[in-house]
Amino acid sequence: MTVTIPATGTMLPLMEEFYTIQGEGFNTGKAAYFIRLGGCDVGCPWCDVKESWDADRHPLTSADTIVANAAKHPAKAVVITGGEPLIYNLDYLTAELKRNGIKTFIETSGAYPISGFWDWICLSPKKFKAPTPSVLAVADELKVIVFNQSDFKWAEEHAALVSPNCKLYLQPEWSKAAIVTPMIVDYVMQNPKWEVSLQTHKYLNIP
Ligand SMILES: C[S@@+](CC[C@H](N)C(=O)[O-])C[C@H]1O[C@@H](n2cnc3c(N)ncnc32)[C@H](O)[C@@H]1O
Ligand SMILES: Nc1nc2[nH]cc(C(=O)O)c2c(=O)[nH]1
Ligand code: SF4
Ligand SMILES: [Mg+2]
Repeated sequence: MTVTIPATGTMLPLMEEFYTIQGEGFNTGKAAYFIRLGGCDVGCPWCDVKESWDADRHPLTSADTIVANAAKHPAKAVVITGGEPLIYNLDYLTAELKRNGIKTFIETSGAYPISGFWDWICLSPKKFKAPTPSVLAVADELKVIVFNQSDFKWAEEHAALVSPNCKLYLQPEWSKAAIVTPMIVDYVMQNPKWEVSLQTHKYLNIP
């Protein structure tokens, strides 16, 4: 059975929510409440959260409840991730978070147009479904996953599409980390506009 999700964004399929440390990118090391929405059709073969893909497997949850849960935690910052969170209209959820004094960060592939009100946008574009111009234009951080050598050229092509002040990160694909991390280290030393991003939560054994 396919569940109809209201276009207003007042109810969202919630896979999980957890309080942890941002493990990746510019905000690495900062405490935040993670909200993982279900549903993604981008289909990255190496996705580390494939359980998120089918939205119907995750309960429709009121955005007000999500905000109330987030507000209980000491760090007044949330990371909205998924799945692909921009499948949904995030205007209501993010407006309510901000009204409650909570900063809003997103992790997105950019495959759907931007919605919501954001303090930080991390765009991690994918070959499998191209990012939309609306997300490329507003990204604060471009985080390219490196699976093999060809991804460096692809990363440069996307760096040319974001704003000049967008931060640039290369992050090893987890299963290939032993091979690609040394390649990223060399690349960043030769091309210092890029920085290394690691999935530090996986080394710390935290969610
Ligand atoms: C699971 S995704 C969810 C958000 C959104 N769908 C996206 O891809 O940006 C969260 C972050 O994890 C990254 N990621 C997913 N699988 C990974 C893997 N196997 N190795 C490294 N990073 C991965 C994604 O590129 C993204 O930056
Ligand atoms: N600690 C931690 N940091 C993260 N940064 C991005 C994540 C994600 O899955 O979106 C993630 C995650 O799953 N855990
Ligand atoms: S876009 Fe994100 S959630 Fe979707 S398959 Fe790729 S890494 Fe996984
Ligand atoms: Mg993750």
